[in-house]
Order: sequence, then C-alpha cells, then structure tokens
Amino acid sequence: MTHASSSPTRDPAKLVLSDGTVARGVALGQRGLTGGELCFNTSMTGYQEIMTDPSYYGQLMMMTQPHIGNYGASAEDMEADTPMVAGFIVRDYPRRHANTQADETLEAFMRRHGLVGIAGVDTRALVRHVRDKGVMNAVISSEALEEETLLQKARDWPSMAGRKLASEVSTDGPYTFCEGPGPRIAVYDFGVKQNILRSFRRRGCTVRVVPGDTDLSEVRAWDPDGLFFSNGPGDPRPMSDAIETVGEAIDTGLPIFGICLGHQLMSLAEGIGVYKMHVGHRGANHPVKNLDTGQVEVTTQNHGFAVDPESIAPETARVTHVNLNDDTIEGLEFKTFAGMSLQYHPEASPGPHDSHYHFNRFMELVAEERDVTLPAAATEPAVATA
Ligand SMILES: NC(=O)CC[C@H](N)C(=O)O
Repeated sequence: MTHASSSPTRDPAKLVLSDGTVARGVALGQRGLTGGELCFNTSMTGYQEIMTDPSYYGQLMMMTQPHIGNYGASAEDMEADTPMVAGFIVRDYPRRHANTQADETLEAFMRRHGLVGIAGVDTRALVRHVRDKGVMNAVISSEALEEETLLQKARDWPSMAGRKLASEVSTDGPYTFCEGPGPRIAVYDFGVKQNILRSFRRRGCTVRVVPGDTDLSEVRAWDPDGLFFSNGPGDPRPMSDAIETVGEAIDTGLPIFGICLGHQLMSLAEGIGVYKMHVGHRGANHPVKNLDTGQVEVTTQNHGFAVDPESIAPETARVTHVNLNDDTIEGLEFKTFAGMSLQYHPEASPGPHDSHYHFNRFMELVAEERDVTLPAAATEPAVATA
C-alpha cells in the first residue's frame, strides 16, 4: 500500500473565465499559466485516463467529483504517453492517497509532465455557471495573478470552434500495434485512445495505426479488412483533408467504424451537418438508448460537437442510438456503405462496460463483408480493460 503525503504548497492560483468570473484557489501541479476551453467531466473515477485522453487536447478539465487525487497516479492508467488536457481544476486535493498500484501522487505526476492545475475552487458552482451560460474559455495561473491581465488572456484565447487540432496529437509515423489471427484493422489516428487499440487487440485483430493525414492508397497497400477513424480533439468541420479521405474510404467498399471525431468525420463525408453544443457531454454516466433492442446503456462520453439530426437524409443513414438526457444522436448505421459510427465511447476507460459490444458488432460487419473467419475472441471478449 502506498501512503504518501502530497503536500501541495499553499501557493495561490486563480481561474479566470472569459466572462469575468474569478475563482481563487491554490496551485496544483506545475506552477505557471495555461488556458483553453473550460470543460467539465462528471465521472466519479478515472481522472488520470481523462487527463491523458487526446480528445481533450487544448481544453481545461474541471472534475465535478470533489475528491480528486485520492488514489494517486499509476503507469497503468494512461490513455496516451503524457497528459493531454491543457490544465486541470479540482475542488479538493487530498493530503494523502492510498492505492496499491499508485506510482506517485497526482501532484507529482502533474509536475513531472508540466501540467498546470488549480485546487480549492468551488467546482460545482462553476459547472452550474458554465452549464447555464454555455461553454467558454478560461485561464489558470499561479504566476501572474493580476485579474485584469488574466481576463484579457482568457478573452484572447482562441476559440475551439474552427480549430483543427487532431494533427497535433496524431502519431508521427505508422506502426503495428499488435498482430493476431483476426481481421486486419487500419486505424486512422486523430488522437486515438489506447483502450480503443486494446479493444481490437482483445478481439484478436492485427492493428496498424497510421497518421491522420495518410493517403488512403498507402493504407490499402497494407490490405486491411476494415478501417477505423478515431476519436480526437478540435472541431471536425475544418478537417477537409480528413473528410475527403473518409469519402475515398467509403468508395473502397471496406467496412468502416468511427468513434466520436471519427463518427463526426464520417457524417460530414456523407453530407450530414455537425454543430457545436452548448456545453458538450463529458462523463461516464450518460444514458444512451439502443433503438434496435430498446436497451439502455450507461456510457462514457467526451464531445463538444454533435451531428445534426435534421440533416440526416433517410437514404444516407439510420439513427441507431440516442442520448436519453437530450435526444442527441449517439449512433448511426450508414446505408450506402458498410459503416457504423458512435458519438460516445464504447472503449470506456474510464467508465462502464455496457457498450463494449460495439467492437463485436464491427467484427461481425467485417466478417460479413470480407472473407475472414473470426477468432473466438472477436465475439466473446474478456471484460478486462487491459
Ligand atoms: N472524443 C472525441 O473524439 C471528441 C470529438 C470532438 N473533438 C468533439 O469535441 O466533439
């Protein structure tokens, strides 16, 4: 058992929102100044997976769970090699953590990776504020504390709408993640979470990961059985090259699966509109209804954009899943090609395992479309997350 005193100093820090709201707290992690879109996540656990999810690149993450850091940080809980959020905001950072698997305190982890944070602010009041007013930018600072200056920086911070960020978190070059007896899956990496790759590995797939700007002909030369378009940060609408690649992928007749950003890119390639949401969905407790079975799944979500239901032509796609909180589109099945896509995260990490079956659905789609025999693991996956 690791018990460690985290002893963050009492250095003052401030969080200043672009509408002038100021919250005063103490510095957490790296001292300095950072900014971005202020998001909140309602997951009770999983702060480290959330911190390292590349889809959060450029965003400040505020956790609604008030106790953050109480199980430390561990090399096991990474969704990327480094933290990806631009800054981290918590209510209460504990003086001790306890976890047999922890390697270090969350504070030490944040410092080691240069991640600026703030603790001791009323996160729930701030969440209610953002939820009412809509998403906005903010800065966290433990260096300059002059509020007018920080407010100006928050106002000047570039908006997430219109920002292409996926290229900044994509792999630099192609690599083989794993080899197995199952289908060959080519993954377009716009910031792919590790647990998506592990989910394919658990099903016996051979997985080849390529940078998001890879020419489709290069991918086809590898002879994939299925194509996957990953999650990722930023606004999908300006990603015209990626949308074009998805269009070409559709023309190949290969089965295609997209998660989150990938779902949005597939939708855009099929002429379906995407809009920026009032506050977005981020958490591990979003109820989603499967319209085919009537079953409700508790899902993990992380998105600030969504597809516009009005723009789905009946001959293009069918809605398979909807969010029960606000009726937003959560899943599509495409009609002109063998494609399925999800706005939420079946790989969870963190979150419940209700939606893991979507990877099996894709395996079955691949088996239907291609002459491949699925290994038993492809449809009877272990529930384990690693
Ligand atoms: N997790 C994701 O892929 C997020 C997609 C996109 N950046 C959004 O915020 O909606």
